Amino acid sequence: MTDTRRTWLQPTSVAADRDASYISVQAARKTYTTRNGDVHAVERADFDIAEGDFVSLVGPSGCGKSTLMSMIGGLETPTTGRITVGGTPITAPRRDFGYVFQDATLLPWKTVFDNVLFPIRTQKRPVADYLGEAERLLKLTDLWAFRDKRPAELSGGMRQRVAICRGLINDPRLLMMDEPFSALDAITRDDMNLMLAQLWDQVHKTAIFITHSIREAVYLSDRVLVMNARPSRIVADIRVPFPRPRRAEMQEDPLFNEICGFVRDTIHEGHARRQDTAI
Ligand SMILES: Nc1ncnc2c1ncn2[C@@H]1O[C@H](COP(=O)(O)OP(=O)(O)OP(=O)(O)O)[C@@H](O)[C@H]1O
Repeated sequence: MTDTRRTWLQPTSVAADRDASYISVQAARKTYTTRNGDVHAVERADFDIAEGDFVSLVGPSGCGKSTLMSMIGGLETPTTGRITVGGTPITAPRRDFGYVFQDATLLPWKTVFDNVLFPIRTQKRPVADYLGEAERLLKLTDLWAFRDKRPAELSGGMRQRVAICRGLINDPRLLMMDEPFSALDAITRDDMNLMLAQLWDQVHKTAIFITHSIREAVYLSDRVLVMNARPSRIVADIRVPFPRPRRAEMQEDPLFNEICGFVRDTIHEGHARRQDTAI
């Protein structure tokens, strides 16, 4: 039965004391100046994220998802506005953030184990202190038997699992994942969703996740932020009302499908408006 009350749809509220929120994006805007004029990649973003939440960003291609995540991760600076994490303004990438991208970008000459430990070496931390954590993460992601393999000997899904372990090795306060599964086939992607949901039950990290798959976003997230293109803003904020641990059967639930349908319609409405404006 359709829940017309949509209690899972919330206003994109902000806390009274913005800096007290774990992540606080305060009127952040990003304009790129190009030879062909200004590109308003993010028109205005204003929201907070609580510690421990898994938050997905979805929206049409080019709506500014990666730019927004890059600003939170300190990889891009907002043109105006302010972003804080743990009360500290973000001005550069931080050692206590983890990053996972669409392409696993593993070092081909290093083993799985050494790839996972690579951030520890580059950050000049004592590797011996992290051997146990590398083992734990590789076991949680079913990669322990492959620890001595090189990336070329792994499947695409396995390489992304290594990249996720590498993103988690330094016990980051925040993990950012930009379309980590988009290059995988549908069956592998389903497996990766289950793996990531189970992993999250173990690691309990704050995460920001970008995907073009609405079902993936709703399945994995505590919260889904839907973005619109031009103006690039957040147009819906959904608190996914399913408990953890997440079960695969959740995807058969009518409420799950209703939320996915709402997200799809919201994205299409924004897209249609943009087409109208262009005419
Ligand atoms: N470095 C840059 N210089 C100029 N324009 C940029 C730059 N990075 C992104 N853009 C533009 O900003 C807009 C938002 O890009 P962004 O990559 O953030 O969108 P997205 O929603 O992540 O897209 P996709 O889903 O296709 O990955 C796009 O119009 C893009 O062309």
